[in-house]
Amino acid sequence: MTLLVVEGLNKRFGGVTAARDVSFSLDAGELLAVIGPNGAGKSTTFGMVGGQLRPDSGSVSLLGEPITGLPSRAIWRKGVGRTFQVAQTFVSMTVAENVQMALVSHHGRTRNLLARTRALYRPEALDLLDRVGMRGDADRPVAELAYGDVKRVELAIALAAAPKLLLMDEPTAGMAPRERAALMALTAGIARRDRIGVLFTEHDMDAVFAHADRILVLVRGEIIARGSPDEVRGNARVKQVYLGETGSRAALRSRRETAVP
Ligand SMILES: Nc1ncnc2c1ncn2[C@@H]1O[C@H](COP(=O)(O)OP(=O)(O)OP(=O)(O)O)[C@@H](O)[C@H]1O
Repeated sequence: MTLLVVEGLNKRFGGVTAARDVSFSLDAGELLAVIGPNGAGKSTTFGMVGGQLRPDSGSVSLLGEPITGLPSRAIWRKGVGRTFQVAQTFVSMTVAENVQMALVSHHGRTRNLLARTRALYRPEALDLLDRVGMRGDADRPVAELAYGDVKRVELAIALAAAPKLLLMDEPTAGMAPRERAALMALTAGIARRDRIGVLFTEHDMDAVFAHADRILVLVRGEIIARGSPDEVRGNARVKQVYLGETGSRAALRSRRETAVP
């Protein structure tokens, strides 16, 4: 089933073309990675899908319904969740309370009294925490958690809204390599089982090539390649303008590391 259809999105900021004729689609249960160098237009594309940015032209539809230019809250209500480069949680609250707040919000209740929130949706929150492997930490304040665990809680918060589509902006930013692999594997497992479409940006190519079903490569606002991880890895233009560059940076880094005693 086609979940998301993006057609001919364009966005300019003054003299800069941040997105030019960006078109793609995404199925339920599919993981689509958007990669590209800094300034390629990844965040701009996300913003236009999630409603943070209004496109100059083009359209976005979710399950056949146009959502182009709707405010982000309306798009969230239609089933588009989002996680951010820096995890968005309430650090003074416990893990469970953070997820309960998200459930309260999803069910359209006002987040008025914290005391009431503490009693609401606790079993549902514990179930969600179970799914991300954090049930044992339910009553710890988020402030005490390692960053990788905060990201798991953020995933549970996003799942509380029962999303059809998850937009994940660099989900593994700031994490150690082992934690990154674990978070991506967890996300991919949940998405495939629950038929949630995931659109994600990522600078960690290991995470992208291990978990994306398909990859879009953006350079200066334009899609220069698209396809399966193998197709994109073997694409000469991608190697030349992006992966080659990343590879040589990585090689430089490892040379520097060997040079330092
Ligand atoms: N609000 C804005 N005002 C002006 N220019 C912007 C704005 N947002 C983005 N741009 C420009 O649009 C281009 C695309 O930026 P965008 O943030 O979408 O790239 P990106 O691929 O997400 O980059 P990064 O990997 O660094 O996050 C860049 O040249 C950027 O400077």
